[in-house]
Amino acid sequence: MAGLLHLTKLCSKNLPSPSCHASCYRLAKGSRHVQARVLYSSLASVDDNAKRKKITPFTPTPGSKLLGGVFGKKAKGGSSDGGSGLGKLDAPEVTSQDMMRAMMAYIWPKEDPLVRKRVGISLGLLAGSKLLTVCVPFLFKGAVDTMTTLNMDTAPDAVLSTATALLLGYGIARASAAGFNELRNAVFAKVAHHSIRKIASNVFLHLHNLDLAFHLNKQTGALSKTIDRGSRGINFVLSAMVFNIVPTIFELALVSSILGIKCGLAFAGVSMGCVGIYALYTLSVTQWRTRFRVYMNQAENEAGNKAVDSLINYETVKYFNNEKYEAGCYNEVLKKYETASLKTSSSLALLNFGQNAIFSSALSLIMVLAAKEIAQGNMTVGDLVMVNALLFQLSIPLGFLGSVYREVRQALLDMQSMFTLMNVDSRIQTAPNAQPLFIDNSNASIEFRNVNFEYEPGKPIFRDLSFTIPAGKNVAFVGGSGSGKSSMVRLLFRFFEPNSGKVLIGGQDISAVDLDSLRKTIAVVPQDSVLFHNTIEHNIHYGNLAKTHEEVQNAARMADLHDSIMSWPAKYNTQVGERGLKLSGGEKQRVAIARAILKNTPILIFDEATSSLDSITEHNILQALSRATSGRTSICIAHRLSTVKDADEILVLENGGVGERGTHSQLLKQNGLYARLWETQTQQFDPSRHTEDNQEARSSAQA
Ligand SMILES: N[C@@H](CCC(=O)N[C@@H](CS)C(=O)NCC(=O)O)C(=O)O
Repeated sequence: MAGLLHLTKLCSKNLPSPSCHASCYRLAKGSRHVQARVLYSSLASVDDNAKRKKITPFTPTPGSKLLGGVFGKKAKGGSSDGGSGLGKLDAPEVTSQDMMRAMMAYIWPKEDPLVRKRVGISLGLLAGSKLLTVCVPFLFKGAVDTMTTLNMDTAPDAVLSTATALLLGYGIARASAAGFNELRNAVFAKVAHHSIRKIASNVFLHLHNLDLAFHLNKQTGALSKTIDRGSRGINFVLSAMVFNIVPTIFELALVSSILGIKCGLAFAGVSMGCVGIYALYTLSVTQWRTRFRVYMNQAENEAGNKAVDSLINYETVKYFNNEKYEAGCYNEVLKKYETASLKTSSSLALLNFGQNAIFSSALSLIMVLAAKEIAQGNMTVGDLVMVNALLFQLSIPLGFLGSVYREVRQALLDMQSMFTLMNVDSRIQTAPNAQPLFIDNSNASIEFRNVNFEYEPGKPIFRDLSFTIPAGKNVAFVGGSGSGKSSMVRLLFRFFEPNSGKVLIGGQDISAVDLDSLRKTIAVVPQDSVLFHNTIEHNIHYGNLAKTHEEVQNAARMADLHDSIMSWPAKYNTQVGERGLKLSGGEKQRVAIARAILKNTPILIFDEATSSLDSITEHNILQALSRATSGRTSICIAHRLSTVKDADEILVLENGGVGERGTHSQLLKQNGLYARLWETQTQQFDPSRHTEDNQEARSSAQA
């Protein structure tokens, strides 16, 4: 359906001939496939990470390269973004040959004989359909010859029955060729879609395996576009090869051989020459006119964006009585589209006329040759009809040569962006021969030893930072914004690597242990919780998919969320909406806390975990947190000092290091930065500013 829409749009722009619909549809159908769409919704959560710069504990696993050995030997460095909007990727560029080899590995997989069998059958059906196609003119020739050479006066019945048989054969051959064709499409469809699914899921996993720095630097919109276009490109190239390019070359070879053998070398020479000139003309004109299509597409996008932006701002337009101005701006963009569209249409007319003129000239030349041969008695009228029909059939696929060439080139560019993305390596990986991190609640100490870290050169976040958190202690980190509180968590979770120094858990250097095992030992409640577009149950269960429904409910109870959930009509089956839109900030944060509780790890990190809660909920949550953290090593990052005053120890981050440390009362006595912050907050804190009206949030979302 989506393919059909794409086709309708494509063809309606230039009002092409009806035959265009069938062929274009074949190439376009299935191009916007499900996998890419599934990918988008999953990628939305990565987008949130990037935009909000928050920490989400996704767990990369090593390996799994889309093209494994195929792109294993890397090409020369440097890569363009191929118009994907991804910017320059830090990966070797992929060549067309690499891509062709990669696609071959998918459609002729050494390890999958069933796929190879399907490809073999498709090729057999292709050959069968083309052989039948070239039989059609022969049967037609036979019928014509029967009627022109046999004597209708002496044996009308014999003439009629022979001609009828030949003409029936003509119909059967045509229908069978079409049947073989469709059967080939059906058999090959599984191969194409299977390959696309494998590629799309490999790309998806690869994206999850890339490091946070990559995701923070890339827009998820551009990433998902690259994958969508890339997988559509694969579909297009495969379809074009199987349905258009290979069959046309095969048919051309057949027709030329038949003409050469049956009618003489001059006939074969004219037909081959005609196709050569036709192809040269088509490719050069297509290359020249592609720019008009690019302008047209740009103008179309611009017009769409302008219309959406203007209508979104409906109220503002009304406030300032600017309807006419808006319509004028829209009209300007439409004018650009109109100009580009006209150029596209007129250049298409020129292309079509030129192609037709070349073909018609060759056709009439061949007919003149045939007429001469008939006059000399070397050929029959049937032969002339046959030659005409053979060439005419060939002209149908050649009528789309330009479009196929243009789309294949674009598809190769799109594929290049996607395959280059697959060559990007994660900067954070498990070291070779790394051992799993073995810790439990009793030895989950955390140590930062002389850590230096900066995101950008010359802007240090940590300078020689050193501290130790003994196992089982609850330590709070406070400090002004930019003091590195969240960066400390990122280093601990190994989203980033320190420039120098070490981070140790249970005495083990985290850069030397298995990444998956490291992340399994830490649960994070991020500052800004983003939920999956699914039920509340699924969102809590996400913390540990192996747990039971009862355990999910217990975690919700501990996070002070269970009673709220039970008051909703669909209870645990309530859909939370896209990114948890239907939940208030406080509810989302409690989901994140429940998830972390369910993960049940020796180390717990709360990054401003109670920032969206009102003071009553915060009080309940703090009690829940103290239950959840008891006996575990926990880190609380807080802006509101009231939430951490009971911590075993408070570390004040300042100037890239630990400025002060001690308990709440010790720090107040020191009369330093902490005491000043405390004083400011206790004087200025206005709880009403933080109050959440959950009910209001939910009802407005429902409305
Ligand atoms: N004969 C031309 C045109 C074939 C054609 O009509 N293509 C369809 C798409 S399958 C079309 O709408 N083309 C618009 C265009 O090329 O601007 C060619 O070889 O490319």
